[in-house]
Amino acid sequence: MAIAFKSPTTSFFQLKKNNPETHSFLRFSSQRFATPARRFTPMAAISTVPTVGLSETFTRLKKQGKVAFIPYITAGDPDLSTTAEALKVLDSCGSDIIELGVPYSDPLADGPVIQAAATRSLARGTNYNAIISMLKEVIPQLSSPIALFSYYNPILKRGVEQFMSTIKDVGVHGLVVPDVPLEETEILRREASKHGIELVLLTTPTTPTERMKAIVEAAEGFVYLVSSIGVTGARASVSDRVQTLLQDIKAATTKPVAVGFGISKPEHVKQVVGWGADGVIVGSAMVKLLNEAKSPEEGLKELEVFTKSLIAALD
Ligand SMILES: O=P(O)(O)OC[C@@H](O)[C@@H](O)c1c[nH]c2ccccc12
Repeated sequence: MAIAFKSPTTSFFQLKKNNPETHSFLRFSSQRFATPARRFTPMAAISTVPTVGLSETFTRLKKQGKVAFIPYITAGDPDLSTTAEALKVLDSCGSDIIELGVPYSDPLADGPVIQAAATRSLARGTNYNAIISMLKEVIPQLSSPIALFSYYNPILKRGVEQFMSTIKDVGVHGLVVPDVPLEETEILRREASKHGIELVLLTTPTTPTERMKAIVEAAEGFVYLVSSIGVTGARASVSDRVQTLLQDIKAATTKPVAVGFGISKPEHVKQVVGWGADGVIVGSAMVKLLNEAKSPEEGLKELEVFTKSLIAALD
């Protein structure tokens, strides 16, 4: 059933009521992220170039006349060891920023693909502490900054300050929280900036202009332009309204603007780049591929090929 939901920093998403079964998976077991078969080796010692934040990444790309590629995957799907490997694959293929989703039982802004990924991840026992331990080990091996994606509830559960301090300690650079209205982002913004975390804010096609201006004014790292109303998920085409929306946002700010929602093919990437986006975000298509692969290893191989095909479309 679709319900109208007063969205975060934005206006309205058309949201699907989440499957109540997902709630039963909110079990915070103590399962560790590393499965014996695929334990990844501690490699902090071979740490690559120190990563810079989201805004600095966009500044560098702009100087090079490039657009940022920003993949999204859900942590713990199919398992945290594979997530760790997937982060490395996405990084080495040339992604510029990686958005990593913290699985949540009631992911209101997500379509079926990411909802199911979160459900599977929680059912496996993925929890916040295990995600943090995984990131602590993997981030030093990455050259692209991580933007953590989380609904507000898991953040509140930890305490906003504690949450920011922990993610900062493990090297996260940015944060995307889709379900906090602009008016209520004050605490998040204060704590994020205290810890040097860039808080990305979202605007949608139904966000009134004045509100969009307030959102872009407060956004850090980049402005997330949600390309269409509704929930996340691959779509046949990207609405050409995005072109006008991009122009409107760019008239209001010099901050970089990345477009997400429904982008799943090289053609979509080309289109959005042609309309002047500074970044392109692809989520559900990545998550689907990892889930449908015959094995995690196959999934990682397919992820590499797919990511390269999308990055090639940026030029
Ligand atoms: O899955 P898509 O349609 O490619 O959209 C990007 C998206 O996955 C990622 O940014 C995201 C995942 N869940 C969200 C919820 C709200 C806004 C954004 C997101």
